[in-house]
Amino acid sequence: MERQHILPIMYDLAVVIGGETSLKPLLDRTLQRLLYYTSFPAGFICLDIPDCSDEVGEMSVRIDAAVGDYDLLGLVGKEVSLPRALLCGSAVREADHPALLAALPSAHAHYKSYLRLPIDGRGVLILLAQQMPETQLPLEQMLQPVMALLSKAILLCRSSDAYAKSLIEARDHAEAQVHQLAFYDPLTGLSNRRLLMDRLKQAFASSARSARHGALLFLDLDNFKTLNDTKGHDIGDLLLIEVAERLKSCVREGYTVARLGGDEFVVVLESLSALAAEAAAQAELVAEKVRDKLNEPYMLKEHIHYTSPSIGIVMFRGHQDSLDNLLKYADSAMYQAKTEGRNAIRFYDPEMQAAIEARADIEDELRQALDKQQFRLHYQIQVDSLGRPLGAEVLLRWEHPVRGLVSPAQFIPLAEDTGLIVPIGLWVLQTACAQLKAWQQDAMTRDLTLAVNVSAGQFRQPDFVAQVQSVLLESGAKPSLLKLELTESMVLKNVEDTITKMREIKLLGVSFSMDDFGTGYSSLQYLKRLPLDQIKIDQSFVRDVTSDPNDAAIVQTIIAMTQALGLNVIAEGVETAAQRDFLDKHGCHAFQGYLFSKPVPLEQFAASLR
Ligand SMILES: Nc1nc2c(ncn2[C@@H]2O[C@H](COP(=O)(O)O[C@H]3[C@@H](O)[C@H](n4cnc5c(=O)[nH]c(N)nc54)O[C@@H]3COP(=O)(O)O)[C@@H](O)[C@H]2O)c(=O)[nH]1
Repeated sequence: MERQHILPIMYDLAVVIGGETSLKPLLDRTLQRLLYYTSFPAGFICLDIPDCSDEVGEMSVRIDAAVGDYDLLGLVGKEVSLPRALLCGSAVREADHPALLAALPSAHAHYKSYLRLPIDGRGVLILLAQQMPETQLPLEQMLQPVMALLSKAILLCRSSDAYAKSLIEARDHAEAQVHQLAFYDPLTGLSNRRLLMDRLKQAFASSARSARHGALLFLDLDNFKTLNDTKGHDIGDLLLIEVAERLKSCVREGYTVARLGGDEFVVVLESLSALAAEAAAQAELVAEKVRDKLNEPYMLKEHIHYTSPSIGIVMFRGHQDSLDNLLKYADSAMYQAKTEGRNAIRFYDPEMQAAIEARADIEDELRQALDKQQFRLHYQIQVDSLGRPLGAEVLLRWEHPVRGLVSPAQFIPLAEDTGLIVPIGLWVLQTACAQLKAWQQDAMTRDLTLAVNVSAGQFRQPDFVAQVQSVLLESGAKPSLLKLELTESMVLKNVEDTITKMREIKLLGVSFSMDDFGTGYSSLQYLKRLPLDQIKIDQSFVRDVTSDPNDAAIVQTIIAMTQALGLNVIAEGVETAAQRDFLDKHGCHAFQGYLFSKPVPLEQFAASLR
């Protein structure tokens, strides 16, 4: 280093130091530049030296940067024990101190000379050489301002590194959150559908390789909706969280447990036996464990709650079927478990699948039937002992463009399950009332009554009374000519609510008939409290009333009971004159059945009156 070069060198060092924003490159590049300008071959930097007041003995320091010596480079970031006399004190150039430098954990034990430059209270920079490089310059004093600048730069770089670190941490955190949201259910922390599909793909591949079976368990909680509706969604959420925990506890670590949404969960079992029967038994065992675990009571805030799962199982081996199909099969098996009494476990069966798909098709078409005006009402006459018309029961028919006339026995249960019975039932009521109004104009029809079947789902609508009232008002039908038919089973489900609603409707002037009487479990206790007008003897008792003494006795008892309660009685399913005569003789003077007419379209019914 020549005297005339000092200023450009100082300038260059200042540029290097001022140009760095991160600690590691700052230390490395400063060291490199100093070695270059001073002709020392190697050097290192230790920051944050603990206590440098004393120069006796050794101290433990960390090597923060090293250049020019492979052994020293290997020590970067590590703690080493070095003589205090080497590290502490003011800037100094020492030419012959092999003992001090021998303490350096370096293979180059031949270093004898060093230049020590304290970094303004922040640490020390030591340059090493075998022999002191030639120079007339006072390096210690000359480099003092450079070290002061380096000290400040270290401070700045440290805070810049801390900031960069916090940015990286924030980005990592955000990425982790995005990953969590993309693949996990936020409520339970279980895998979501996306991750489930991915895991299933892997399970298929591993099953194909190992020839072992796997199983997919599809679970749905029984009556979860009721809990949500009655206790609120936060309590429902607590149940789902607890169910997720219990599911995880039932399966081996690493098995996939997923929530598809709502109260639907999936468990994937892998590496079951290669023998189909044995694998199915293993899957069933896990399903039973899951069912038992989920049957245990739940403490949801201060509520004790019980629930049960319906579980569908589908087995797989390799890639026999698509993922979507597999899920569909497991879902249909679960559905089967549900319809067979809940808290049950069912394996997938292809025949069952076909039935479910057919049902789904009908459901789609049923949804459109109202809009497409495919419903019709048929009228089945009700007569007295002399065969005079009293009125009719309206019976719904679905005129399907391809299937033909579909029986209500086929579609009413489906309409009830899907809730479609509410709009369909309203249409029946509106059409029947419009007909009553139309009959008002004609002396022959003005006193005829119309009986309309009401389903449980329809009757349980909170605004059912208002619906009846507005249909009557809109149609202008006489309420006394409208008779609503309820069944025993629906009436007895919630007796108090039923009685209240029936009373309100009776106040409108409408009457009630109890359909299918004798097939349910009506107790006399309830029967006498219900504001009924009529009881309809079920056709199953009428069928053999003349040949089966038991049916004859039942029918006589029902008639006697209606007389005791002051109710009307009508018999349905009357097909023969003998049945009619028996009923008439024992006090039942109103009849409905094929003996008089089958249910027929309106025009035919009107014609039969003439
Ligand atoms: N909620 C509603 N339910 C309805 C409505 N329309 C019909 N239904 C219910 O569907 C079930 C099947 O009805 P359907 O096929 O019309 O059968 C009725 C009659 O055709 C049949 N019947 C009448 N007389 C005889 C007879 O002499 N023999 C014989 N074998 N069958 C006969 O009985 C059915 C009448 O049933 P009921 O209602 O119990 O009086 C049926 O449960 C209907 O209730 C609707 O609009 N809404």
